[in-house]
Amino acid sequence: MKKIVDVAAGVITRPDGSFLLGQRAPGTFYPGYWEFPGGKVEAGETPAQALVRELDEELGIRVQALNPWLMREHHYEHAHVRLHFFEVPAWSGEVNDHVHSALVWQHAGRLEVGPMLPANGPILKALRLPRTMGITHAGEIGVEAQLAVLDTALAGGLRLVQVREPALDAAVRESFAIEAVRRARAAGALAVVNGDEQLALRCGADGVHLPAVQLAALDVRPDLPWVGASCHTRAELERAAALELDYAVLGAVGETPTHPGQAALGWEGFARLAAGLPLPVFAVGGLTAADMAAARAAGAHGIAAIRGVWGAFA
Ligand SMILES: Nc1nc2c([nH]c(=O)n2[C@@H]2O[C@H](COP(=O)(O)OP(=O)(O)OP(=O)(O)O)[C@@H](O)[C@H]2O)c(=O)[nH]1
Repeated sequence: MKKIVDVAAGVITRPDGSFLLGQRAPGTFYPGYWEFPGGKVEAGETPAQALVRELDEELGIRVQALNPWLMREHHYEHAHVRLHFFEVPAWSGEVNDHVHSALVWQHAGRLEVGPMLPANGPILKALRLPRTMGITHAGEIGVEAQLAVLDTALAGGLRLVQVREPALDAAVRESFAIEAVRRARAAGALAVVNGDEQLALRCGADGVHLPAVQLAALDVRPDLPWVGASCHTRAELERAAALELDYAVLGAVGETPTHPGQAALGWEGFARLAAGLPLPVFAVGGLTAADMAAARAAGAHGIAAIRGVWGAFA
């Protein structure tokens, strides 16, 4: 058994969404491969403290804000690493590299450099996942009204849509899903369909979103490019991770009419349940776009909402 080495790595992000990668220098393991800046956690340090130190030593920058994001383990020939990924949206000082052969700013989904360190594939996929998920509720506001709201939000930049229509009858749900997915994809957004893998396939969606009961019943990941699940407990989150799903949605953070009477997690409860998972976790439950900063500080990838996000893209 190789010893576990804790490593802290930073997704240092500029306002245009680009993030910094460094190329490993000759004479290290995997020379020439690209990585997120960071390094080993030393005795007595938390991963967050290690990252602040490493980014100062490696890049000469001082971290001003840091959000926990994902944790992934990987077995290399030389070590078993546990990578603690943080997002670093704010720092001071000029980036001045001291250890890498090269540095580049890159955008998720259109990487111009390679290869990446083997552990980092899922990290890059997670970075392609937009931060705000709009969940449809045509069953409540009507099909035409929902399609109009969808069009406005897509025009305003919404890039992740979950079609969730438990109240519509099957034929109306089918035609609504086909139309919503078509419009989302035409705008370059990802579209997932709640609870029905076959419907997701029929309407050409990017993936399926599993309600918790379906997650509990599954043994293998559905064969679609994007698969996520609704979770309410640590056990459900761990199941989503074990099935190698692409994301989870955890709630309810606040009070929501969708689940009346359900005790709200609050941000502390959310942070505790979502900590140390290998997949991105959206916060859900009575949230609006104004909750994004609190969500990310609590370790969320972003927020999902039925009512609270559509208007933010109007
Ligand atoms: N910094 C960083 N390390 C990563 C990433 N992905 C990944 O698998 N790792 C692994 O985590 C470890 C990073 O530790 P490090 O950078 O301090 O260590 P190193 O290999 O340069 O060795 P050394 O510090 O002993 O000279 C390496 O085994 C590296 O392969 C990543 O994105 N960033």
